[in-house]
Amino acid sequence: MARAAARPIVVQKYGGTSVGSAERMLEVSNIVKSSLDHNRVIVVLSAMSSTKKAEGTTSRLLEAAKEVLKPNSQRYLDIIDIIEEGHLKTVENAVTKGPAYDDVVRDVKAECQRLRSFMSAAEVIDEISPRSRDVMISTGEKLSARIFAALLQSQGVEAVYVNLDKLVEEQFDEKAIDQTFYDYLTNRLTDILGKCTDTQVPIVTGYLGPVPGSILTTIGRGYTDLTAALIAVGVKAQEVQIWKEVDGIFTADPRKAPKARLLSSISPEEAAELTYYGSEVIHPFTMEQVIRASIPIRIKNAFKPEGNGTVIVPDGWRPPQHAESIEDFTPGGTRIPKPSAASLSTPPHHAPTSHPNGFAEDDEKRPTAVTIKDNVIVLNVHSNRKSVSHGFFAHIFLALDRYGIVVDLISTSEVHVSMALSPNVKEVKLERALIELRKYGTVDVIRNMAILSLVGKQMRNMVGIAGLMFETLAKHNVNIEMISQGASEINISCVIEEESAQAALRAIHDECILGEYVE
Ligand SMILES: Nc1ncnc2c1ncn2[C@@H]1O[C@H](COP(=O)(O)OP(=O)(O)O)[C@@H](O)[C@H]1O
Ligand SMILES: N[C@@H](CC(=O)OP(=O)(O)O)C(=O)O
Repeated sequence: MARAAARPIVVQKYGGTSVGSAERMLEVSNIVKSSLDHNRVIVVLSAMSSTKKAEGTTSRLLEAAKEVLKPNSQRYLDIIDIIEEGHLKTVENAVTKGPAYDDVVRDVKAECQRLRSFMSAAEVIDEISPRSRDVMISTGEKLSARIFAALLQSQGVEAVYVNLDKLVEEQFDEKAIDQTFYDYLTNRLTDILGKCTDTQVPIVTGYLGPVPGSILTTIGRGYTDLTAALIAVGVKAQEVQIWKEVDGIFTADPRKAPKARLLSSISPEEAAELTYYGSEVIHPFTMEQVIRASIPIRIKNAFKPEGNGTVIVPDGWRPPQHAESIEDFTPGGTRIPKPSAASLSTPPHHAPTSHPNGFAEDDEKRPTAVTIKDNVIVLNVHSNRKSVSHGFFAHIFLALDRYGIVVDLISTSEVHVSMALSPNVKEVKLERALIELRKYGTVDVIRNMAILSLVGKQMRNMVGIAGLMFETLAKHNVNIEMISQGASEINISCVIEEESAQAALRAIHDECILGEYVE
């Protein structure tokens, strides 16, 4: 037991598509089992998504929740039937027949029946509160984690299903969700996981309980990354691994920029900027939690486990004693030689090869990555000069706050303010906000815009990078509506028309990041 206790802990979070079918779950079980040779492993699961997230279980549950409130529609029951059928089919194809199989079939049916009763009750009272919607979506993670635990049990692994739906036991003010709340969650997770023995493998629901104000508004989709991060902090894990369907973080979205390169490592600040401005590879709240505890996050591809992935390395992070640098560090606790293709078959044992700051040595003078955020609306407000400037700004932001409108970028002069609004602004709320804003000046509304952001830690010290960025855009005839530099030293952003966004991304990527600049 003493030897087992010394094994470093790795928290592995698997996204919905990574566990979206029996075949996928079986492949993930191989990754987990090979990790157990060197680590204690805590698995965090998202709800199953057979193809993409938009068609996954969580999305179906949200659709069912909407159907509940439609008069004379029982379609929500059909959706639950489809969810139940899909999960039972996964059980049939993934779990070996025996006691674990029988138990999980019973539990899947019981969970779906609970959901039917819960939704029927909501139909009767004709109301779904944010909290009850949270309870509904929790079914997705409960089903996937329960099935995966059974699968491992049927293969002889001592897996334990851990349901976090009662994680939050105290009352918190939804307006004051801050670090105190996250520390509370971390402590609760430490208590719950502390009950598992060293030989057990906890299979944890990525749903982390009814969060004040609702998990979807307070944290948002993709919340399971945050659960994994909080667990990692609580159990002092050596690494958090986020297993997805992409090799890691690239210099640009690989679907949009064909020449995009995989980054072997990146700083949390850069990763946070990229996630916020459109490259949402991991949930933006994840970084802050693990940075505080100085735990690296590794993003890996569950479809190609042999890859090294991208490591988000906290500032000031020092490799554990056994490793002299990030190149030597692997969570297995042993120093391993540079991998050959054959040795890469044990997934968590890999050795990143580039510089820990995210740049290969000869790329130090280049930005790290470029990203695009679509569906942006720009508001230009010109003051009518009936109030002094501080009053002008105060009125503008109070009006936006009243309607829950989030501003992503801002650029100002004393009597003028341009704001790029975060996507998915509700039209009704925008209309109401505009009525108020027009009291303070004339307002232009420009739709179908995109934010283009060039991100890089080294940009703090780079002279001429903004010049190069805007010159490149000019050369490609991209019209710039608004520029913002300085709020974050590691990000230069501008707003452009959505229809030129892809071409602009490619041009900036190839010329400013890869250095393929031509006069
Ligand atoms: N810089 C980037 N590096 C890697 N992926 C990126 C980047 N920017 C955007 N993406 C996109 O983010 C997605 C994240 O992967 P995936 O796991 O498929 O998403 P989801 O969690 O939404 O199901 C990929 O499809 C990828 O195209
Ligand atoms: N299942 C949830 C939470 C989540 O984290 O998803 P994923 O791991 O697939 O990003 C969602 O669809 O939002």
